[in-house]
This record gives sequence, C-alpha cells and structure tokens, in this order.
Amino acid sequence: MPLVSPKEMFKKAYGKYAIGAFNVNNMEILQGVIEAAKEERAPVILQISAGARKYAKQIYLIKLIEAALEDAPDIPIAVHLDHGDSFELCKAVIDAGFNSVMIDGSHLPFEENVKLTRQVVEYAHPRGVVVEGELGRLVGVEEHVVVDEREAVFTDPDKAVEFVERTGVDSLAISIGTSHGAYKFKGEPRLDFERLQEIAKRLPGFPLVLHGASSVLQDLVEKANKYGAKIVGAQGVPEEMIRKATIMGICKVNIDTDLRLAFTATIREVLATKPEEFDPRKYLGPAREAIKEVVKHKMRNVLGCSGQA
Ligand SMILES: O=C(CO)COP(=O)(O)O
Ligand SMILES: O=C[C@H](O)COP(=O)(O)O
Ligand SMILES: [Zn+2]
Ligand SMILES: [Zn+2]
Repeated sequence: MPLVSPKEMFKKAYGKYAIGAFNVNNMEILQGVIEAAKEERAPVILQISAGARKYAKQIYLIKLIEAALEDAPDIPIAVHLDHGDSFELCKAVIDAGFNSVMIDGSHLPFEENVKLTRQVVEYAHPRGVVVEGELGRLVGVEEHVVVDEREAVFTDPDKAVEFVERTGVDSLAISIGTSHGAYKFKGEPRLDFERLQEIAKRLPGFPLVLHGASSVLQDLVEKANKYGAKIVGAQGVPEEMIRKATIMGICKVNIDTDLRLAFTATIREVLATKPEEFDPRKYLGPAREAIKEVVKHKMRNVLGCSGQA
C-alpha cells in the first residue's frame, strides 16, 4: 500500500479514536511499531524528528520505511516530520517523499507563526502533503502556577480558530498541560479538558494533536531502575486522560518517551542478567519485542485504533 494521508485517517477517527504517532530512530524501533500495527490491524503514523534525521541519516530511515510499506501492505501508514523548525527542513522532507509535516512555530510570536506555517502549507498542499501546526507552548506547568502563567502557555481557543483559518493547516497541536519527556508533572497530573472542549467546539471536526502524550509507564521505569537506571520522579499523562482526549477531538497522539523507556529497560535487563552476552541481536531483539508490546498496548487499550486499518 502506498502511504496514506493522515487527513484520511483523522476523518475516520474523529471523536471516536486516535492514531498513534510513534517516533522512529532505527530499524528495531520501526520494526517493533510495524509489527504492532500489523497484529492490531491499526493505522499508524511514523514520525521522524530533526534529531532522528541527524542520527540515522534521512535516507536510511526512508529506505527502512519503504521496506515497512512492502512488509505491511494492508496497513495504512503515514510518514510525518515531527517538530519541523524551518521552511527549508519541511521542504527537504516533502521533496524526499514524506506525506505529512509538522511546522512548529509555537515559540514564535503569533504573526510570525502564522506566516511561517502558511509558507509551509503553500508548499505542501499542491504536493499532496498535509501540515500540522502548533499553537501554545509545551512546557511543564506545575500545580501551583498562577492562572496568568497558564494562559500564557496554553492554547487560546480564539487564537486557535484564527490560526487555522489564516494558515490553512490540516491539524493543530495544542497545549493543554502535557510536555515532552519523562518528567511531566510535579504534583497531581492535570490536563485542561475544558480548554480542549472549547477548542474542539470552535473548530468542529477539525483534527487536534496531543504532543507529550507518553504515560511514563511505571513498570518500565521500575524495570529500568532495577537494572541500573536512575530515573527518579518521572511521571507521565495517565492513560485514562489520553483515552478521554481521543474522544474529544484529539486525533493524533505523539509517543516517544514510552518507547525509549521500553527499549532501554529491556536492553538493561538483558545486559544485567546475561553479562556473558555480547551479540547485539541478543539485546536489540528483545528491545524490539518490547517496542511491539508497548505499541500494541497503546493501540488497543489507550488510543482505540486497533482493528481500524
Ligand atoms: O510529543 C512527542 C513527540 O513529538 C513525544 O512526547 P513524549 O515525550 O511524551 O513521548
Ligand atoms: O518531541 C520530541 C520527540 O520526543 C523527539 O525527540 P528528539 O528531538 O530527541 O528526537
Ligand atoms: Zn512545540
Ligand atoms: Zn512533540
């Protein structure tokens, strides 16, 4: 199957379930994600960050993904640039065959974000590529933070409507309290569901995206720590909150940290329990299996996209 546009995936999913967007950095992670999608019969978005591109070289990732398309001909797959930070980067990956890009102008003043995002949309759309924009900043917001500070970083529903209208984006990443990485909350986890509801109400049927959506699964943290990691005070978004968001207009859920934890915890376990082992396949193989298991769990129990391929 050729690449499938996230736009089509989101149309089917809106209000019912979400598509998982999983960060891919090497062959084992990709194979773990693809095996999960095959076994769950779930559509999937493979996303590549600027960092992944630099680490693996874009051409290697593209060739691996071409292999995945042949290996999983019945599964809808999209290839997406995660956190594009310039027009040039977006153009480069569009020219290389990605069918979806994110331009992240969320750190820019509103007008500049609109201008940059619009520029990417104007290049992408005639080439059949869809664009995700971002409005609002993804920073850890602590419990005690005053309302003014929250307002400064969370997505303003009025601005979201204006941003979508003026840029022509196909989906929008919003800030409602999630953040990247393994340390998302100091106190009780809390997302601003009222804000999500308001944004979804003002942009009916329009696909919203949740970044920083890993749950920092505690069994993975414990396994990593048991075998020598020092991951202390890590906390993610509870899975029931992600599930709730998927029926409120969130169509794409970005997950990287949980994959990193699964991969690393498993490698640590093998190296610690089999110190005589030095064949990389003996620890990368189980790590790939761990990716598959965590992705299957997300698809089936959190995102609700199993069986939707
Ligand atoms: O948003 C992400 C990638 O864009 C990943 O978020 P996590 O760090 O929560 O996995
Ligand atoms: O949102 C960020 C993703 O987790 C990708 O991270 P990275 O830039 O380290 O590849
Ligand atoms: Zn951002
Ligand atoms: Zn992100």
